[in-house]
Formats: sequence, structure tokens, C-alpha cells
Amino acid sequence: MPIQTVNPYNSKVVKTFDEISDETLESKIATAHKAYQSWKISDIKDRSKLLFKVAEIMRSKKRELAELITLEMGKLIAQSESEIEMCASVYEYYAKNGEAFLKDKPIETTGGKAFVRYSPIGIILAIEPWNYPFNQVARLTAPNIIAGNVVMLKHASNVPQCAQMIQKIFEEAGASEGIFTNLYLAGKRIAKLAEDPRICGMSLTGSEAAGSSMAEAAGKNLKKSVLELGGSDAFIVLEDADIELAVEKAVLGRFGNTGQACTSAKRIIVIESIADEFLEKFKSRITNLKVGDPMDPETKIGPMVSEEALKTIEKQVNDTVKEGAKIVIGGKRIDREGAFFEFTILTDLKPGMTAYKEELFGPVASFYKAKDEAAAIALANDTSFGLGGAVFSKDTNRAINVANQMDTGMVFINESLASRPDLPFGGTKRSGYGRELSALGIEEFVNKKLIRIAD
Ligand SMILES: O=CCCCC(=O)O
Repeated sequence: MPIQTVNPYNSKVVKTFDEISDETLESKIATAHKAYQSWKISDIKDRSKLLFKVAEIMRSKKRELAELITLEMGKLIAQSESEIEMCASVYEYYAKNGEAFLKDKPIETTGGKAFVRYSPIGIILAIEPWNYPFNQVARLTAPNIIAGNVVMLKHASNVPQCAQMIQKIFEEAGASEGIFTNLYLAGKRIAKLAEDPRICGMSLTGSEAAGSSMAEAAGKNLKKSVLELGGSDAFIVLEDADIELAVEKAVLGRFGNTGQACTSAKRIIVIESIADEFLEKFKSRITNLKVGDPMDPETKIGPMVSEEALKTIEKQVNDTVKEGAKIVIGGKRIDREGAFFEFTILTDLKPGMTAYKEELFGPVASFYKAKDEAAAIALANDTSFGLGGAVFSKDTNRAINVANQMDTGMVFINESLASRPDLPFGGTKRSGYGRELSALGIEEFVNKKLIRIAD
């Protein structure tokens, strides 16, 4: 894949970047390794100041950064601005709480004293996706920078200007060279990078295939890794739910970011007795929406990230329809320049169909009726993924009981799933392992060193 900005609104190539040579890569690793030697022993208050400054710069450049996101991957401009806000709040969260999270943890032991100290480990390689080009990077970078690690970023090849901008923001905030380094390189060079003893941890958000090959390289070299992969999250609406609320959140949860999120509410599962009413309201909320330029605040349907992404979802929808599913609304590309796909709802889905078993990474909701709560849970769990989910019910205890039976890393009740700096984020099954954000996110790439003092 060439490293380039292609505007998904009109498919025009805006700017192309060269991959770095092996010599440049070596020199960047050497610089990062050197930076780590002083960063790991720096005062945590200075590390915190750096992150506060990064957050401040991001807020002050919110519009410019949001426009870059929209240019490179087509997100609606208001959603791009929200991403920058969220991203700044992640940097602030670790700037404020990092010191407390990293405090020594005393251990009760017989005779003598003991505690666990969280120490940094070195360079962490972040392999990040295009769908939240600033926020995905923040989630790995903020906890590691405060912990005393340094970060090298291999971003998705279609968001090179976002990647470069993050490095520039760190520089502007006063970070020495090597604290945060953007690398323009192809995915196939990651396996070789994993062999480098100066790279001490690897984190990837992306597809199952990319995750599996990164984990293989990390495992072969005995490196700790974190994986945030795909999802096919269930959005369960029980018969005692507030239907208006559930519909509103389903629209947001499924069609936000043009459906291109690992945690999108890809499978809407509604109890039979209220399913028709829900479906009618759900459909009406996505009917006659304004299609157009994602930079225009009036636009409600913007482009998908690329022609390739559009073709993938178009094929998945066509295959599923051939297999017997029905289209309630949408179902095809929009006849205009750019990677536009109609907001779509599929019904009559059965096990084995394409949309039943695969992740649909675009604006397509799979709608299911379940005869009762147990059937809804069984359906929710009938997937190889285990990222997130949502349950809607006015009875909180009932909803918690349902959440408890869902095989996922996260469940939100009466809300659609969205990350927050203070909540752990991550999955189980084929959605990956490890956690980002919250106090748990800082624990992934630190040496939990035992120190024992004899009596
Ligand atoms: O693809 C991953 C999406 C994460 C969305 C979020 O941060 O809520």
C-alpha cells in the first residue's frame, strides 16, 4: 500500500510520502533508545507537564486537526472535532492520574517488607489504524509516555499527515527527539522490527490478520503485545427498554464514523414483542439523510474511508442477500463520485450467512428478532468476536445479569459503547487481548518489579 493521503470524498490523491530506508530506521531507533535512557529516569512531573501541553496544543488546533482527519479518512467534521476533544482528554487523564497509577504497591508478606514498583521497559511500537487516527494513537501513547517508555508509531498508510502531525505536536510541546517518533514504513517490515532488542513491547489495533501476524512476530521474539482487533458487537434491546432511547443510541452506535469502528453496534438484537416498532423507528431515523461533503456540517452521510472498503462491504451485502437475507433500507453504493455507501439495514439473517459470521466494517446494521432474553444472549454470543456490547432495559439488575452472560470485554447498559479515558477498553475471543485506557492501560508495558526488604 502506498503511503498517501487520498481524499475519500472525491478519490483524489492529495499527497504521497516515501517509506524510510533501513538506514533511517536504524538511526530513528537509536535516537529513541537514547531518549529512553534519560526519559525513564526523568521526573514524572515533567512527563505529566509534557502530556498536559500535548492536550493543550491539540485543543488549540482542534479545527485544523479535525480537517486533517476528515481529509484523510472521510469522517464527518463534527465527529472529527469530537475525536480531537476525546484525544486531548486521554492525554490529560494520564497527565493527572499517571503518578497515582504508578505508585508502589505494597504487598502483605510474612517477615520483612515487599512492594511492587512499576518501571518502564523501553521503546513501545504502536501499530495503529486509520478509523480514529488521533485517538487510537493517544490511547497507547499517553500511558506509556507517563510511565517512562518512549513510543514509535507505524500508522495506517492512508493517514500519513495525521501521523506526522502527532509527532509535530509532541515536538511543539517540548518533547526531545525520540520520545515520540513517526515511522513511514510498510506493514511487512514489522516482523523485522520485532527482532530488534531495543523494541520492548508491541501494540496493534487493526484486523485479525494484521493482529495475528504482529502477535506471531512478537511471540517469536518474546515481546509483550496487546491486540485490539475486530468486533461484531451485539446491541440487545429487551422488551422493557425505553425504545426511543434505544433507537437513538442504535443509530449513533451503528452509523457513527460511517460504521467503521471495531465497537460499532453491528448486530441489533431486539425482543420479538417490540421488534417491529423498533425497526420502523430505526429505519425512519436513517431515511432521507443528507449525503455530501464530510467537511459540511449539514452532511449526515459522508464517504467511507476508501473505494476498497466500499467494495468489501458492497460484496458482503450482495453475498448476504444472495444467501437469503432482506434489505430494509439502503444496500448499495450511492451514485456519485467518492466512496459513498447507503446506510443499510439487513434482516432475515441466518447462521452461516456472510453478514452473520463476518465483521461488516461500514454503515450496515444486521437486525435480528429474538424470542426472549435467553435467545438474545445466545445469538449475541454466537460469534468468534468478543469485543463489546450493549443492553437496553429499564431494569438495571436484569441488564447487568444479561451483561454478565455476554462473552465480551465490555458491555454498556442503556448507552451505545464508546470509549472514555477512565474506562478499560479491550476484548476477548478473536477481538484480541490486553487493555487500553484507565488504570489498566498503564499496566500493559511496565515491569512490575518486586522489591523485597528483609527484616
Ligand atoms: O475501532 C475502534 C474504535 C474505538 C472507538 C472508541 O474509542 O470508542
